[in-house]
Amino acid sequence: MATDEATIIPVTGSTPENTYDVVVGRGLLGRLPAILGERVHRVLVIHPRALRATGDTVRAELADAGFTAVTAEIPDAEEGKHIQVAAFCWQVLGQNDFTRSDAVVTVGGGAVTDLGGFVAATWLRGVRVVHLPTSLLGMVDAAVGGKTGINTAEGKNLVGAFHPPAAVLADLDALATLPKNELVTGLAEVVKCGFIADPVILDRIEQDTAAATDAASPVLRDLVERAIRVKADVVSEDLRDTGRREYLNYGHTLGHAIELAERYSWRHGAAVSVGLVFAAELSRMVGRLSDADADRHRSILESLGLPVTYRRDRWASLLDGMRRDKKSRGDLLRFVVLDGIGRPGMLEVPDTSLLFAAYQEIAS
Ligand SMILES: NC(=O)c1ccc[n+]([C@@H]2O[C@H](COP(=O)([O-])OP(=O)(O)OC[C@H]3O[C@@H](n4cnc5c(N)ncnc54)[C@H](O)[C@@H]3O)[C@@H](O)[C@H]2O)c1
Ligand SMILES: O=C(O)C(=O)C[C@@H](O)[C@H](O)[C@H](O)COP(=O)(O)O
Ligand SMILES: [Zn+2]
Repeated sequence: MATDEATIIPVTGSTPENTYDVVVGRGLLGRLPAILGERVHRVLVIHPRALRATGDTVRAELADAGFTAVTAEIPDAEEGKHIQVAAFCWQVLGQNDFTRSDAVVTVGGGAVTDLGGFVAATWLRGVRVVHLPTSLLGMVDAAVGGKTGINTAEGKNLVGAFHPPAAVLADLDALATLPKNELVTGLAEVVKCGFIADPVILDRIEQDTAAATDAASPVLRDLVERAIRVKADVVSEDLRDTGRREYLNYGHTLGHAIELAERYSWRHGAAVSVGLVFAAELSRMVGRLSDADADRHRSILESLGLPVTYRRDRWASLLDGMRRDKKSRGDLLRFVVLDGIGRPGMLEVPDTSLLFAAYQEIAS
């Protein structure tokens, strides 16, 4: 079980640029100046309107440490993952003469780390970025691994770049103000890590769901660290999504299609929750997953209060959305499935009638 001290989880890529630490703990902001280092003069702090006070605290810390710190306040949640918001940030960087030795710091949930990471990846073709995730989902998933991006009218994360951060500071104190429903949607990604790699995650949640949803509990900290270790292990080996990293997309093929169908009014984790149950049903239907393991998806997600069904009448638009998934190859849809808990694999689906049949199991 985790302690009060900071835990360092390394991501060990093939180059120094892909190698960095994810620090989990409390009161971590004081570490930021040293991480940025003496080469950095200017820092752009990107935060959403909803986290203005936190953004101001970060800017003040940087100013006290001698950096020229400016902020870019962006729209909240998925509204921030938009090309116009990236253009606004590029404008702020340009107007403040940011050079290649300057840096971006993101403060917010996964939407902010995705957008801010994309801005850092594209400004002057790449400047340093440090993520300070403030949501559970940001800590366990979005801030780690270097996938950055924005949405387009056609789908989720369709434009982006791989741009690993210089560090991630996952300060658990930030979770004190995170609304419960946001914490719970973040747990969908933690559950995903349980099913694809670390079944202890599932046991812990089943043993004490109340503690798993309590931001202050050691159980939640243990879950955070376990999920980060799963992700760090995978992205250390496969930054660019050419192999094992695809397994982190378990539940996302349908999940992203639901987000698009709902015009991004659903939280990512809620859509992934439905997508996980769908992927489990698919795995069961093709004989790769037992009934008990497939049913466990529904029961654990339901016990957390996450959605496990979706509208029957939306199938056609969901199929349309799923075709644009990044795992597709030409007309061939590809899904992450399970051959057992902790044993992910791929399923190529040339015939969509199988998908329709699996969808009937989650349609409401
Ligand atoms: N790049 C990746 O590898 C990756 C992985 C998973 C998810 N994502 C992306 O992450 C996004 C979802 O992230 P999310 O669930 O954090 O959503 P989010 O960023 O939209 O944040 C959810 C809400 O919580 C608020 N919030 C965040 N921290 C808070 C705090 N400490 N106190 C109070 N309010 C707070 C935000 O302002 C927002 O209203 C999606 O866009 C998803 O595609 C990316
Ligand atoms: O890091 C990854 O790789 C993942 O698939 C993690 C997902 O939880 C995350 O939502 C990611 O942004 C999805 O990536 P995409 O390539 O399907 O857009
Ligand atoms: Zn995700």
